[in-house]
Amino acid sequence: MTPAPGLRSGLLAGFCLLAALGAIVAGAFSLQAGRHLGADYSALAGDLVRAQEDTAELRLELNALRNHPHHRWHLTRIASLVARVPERIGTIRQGLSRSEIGEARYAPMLAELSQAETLYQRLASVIAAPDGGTDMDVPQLHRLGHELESTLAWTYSSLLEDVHRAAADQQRLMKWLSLAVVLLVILVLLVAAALMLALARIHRQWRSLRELSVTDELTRLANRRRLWEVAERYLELNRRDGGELSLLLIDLDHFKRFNDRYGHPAGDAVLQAVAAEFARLGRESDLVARLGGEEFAVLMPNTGLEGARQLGERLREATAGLPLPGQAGEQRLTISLGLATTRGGGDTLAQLYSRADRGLYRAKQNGRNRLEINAQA
Ligand SMILES: Nc1nc2c(ncn2[C@@H]2O[C@H](COP(=O)(O)OP(=O)(O)OP(=O)(O)O)[C@@H](O)[C@H]2O)c(=O)[nH]1
Repeated sequence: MTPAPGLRSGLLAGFCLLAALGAIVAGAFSLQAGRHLGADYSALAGDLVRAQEDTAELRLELNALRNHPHHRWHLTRIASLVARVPERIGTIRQGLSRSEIGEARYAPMLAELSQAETLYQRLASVIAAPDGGTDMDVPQLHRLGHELESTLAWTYSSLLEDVHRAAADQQRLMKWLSLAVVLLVILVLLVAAALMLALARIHRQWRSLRELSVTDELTRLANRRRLWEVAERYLELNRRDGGELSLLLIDLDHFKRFNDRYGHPAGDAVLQAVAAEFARLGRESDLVARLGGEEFAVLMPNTGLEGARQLGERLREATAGLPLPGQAGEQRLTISLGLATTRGGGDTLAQLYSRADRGLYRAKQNGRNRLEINAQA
């Protein structure tokens, strides 16, 4: 079971993606909210203002007609302004029904508008006198005109007030909603960040546990399990690329004497010193492991018999000259080594190991402090 590669960068990328999405959602929402608000009420308010302008003009024209009854163009202008009334009322009714203002709020104004429509019809019939206006009942026109104008003026200004109030209410509401969305997005991001941190932490712990499970506690070298895993991988690779793999098994000579003479802790210190020396002399690509007790191994990928033998000899000579720590300082230590090589993954790991082990056995039999080779069977 190997950890997913780049999990941490994956988590970071995931968080950045979430943050970007959150920012886009919050921004889009605020923009939409603002736009929606402006569009709905500004259209209705515009209609009301235009209608108010007509009403104001109607009042002026009615007054002008009173002062100059012979100026017929006032009559024409009044007729044209009155003719616009139904269309204005219709547009405003539509705007109101599309808006978010509750119907109960503008119901009294609708009643006033209906009354205005009745007045309009009566006024329109006065204006549409059959003989070009000479027979027109002008006092009636004045009375109805002013009544219509004042009804409309009151209704439009009440409606405009309502629209402004509703727009302000909605703006306030949308502000709060936008704030809530932004807070929610921040909260989600914080939760996501906390989750990711927790995951990264678990991943780190998992990795250090895994590292511990394949590390030798005393020497910090790889342990037998790690050697096995790595060797299996190399053999698999060699089956494809035909490369070579060498294995050195190393056993300290007469190590029991160190323990017996200087005690177990001193023996431990010797094991650590030897392990450090092996690690120092091996190449970057070599895997130095402690198999247990006073047994070590070096796994050498892409290394043939001769290269591996040279490293083995270097280790042997270096160990023989290694100053030992503590009370064992006066003593010298030697090692015995067994070497086996395989090409193209031709051996199983057990076969490779067994051949190296036979080499080690021979080295012990032949007097120790030596390296014996067991070439490919
Ligand atoms: N200090 C210490 N000693 C250990 C450890 N593991 C194994 N040993 C000792 O290593 C010694 C191995 O002894 P033997 O198997 O008789 O081998 P040897 O004395 O090295 O003799 P040859 O291998 O035949 O040369 C024993 O005394 C074990 O107690 C360890 O972790 N620390």
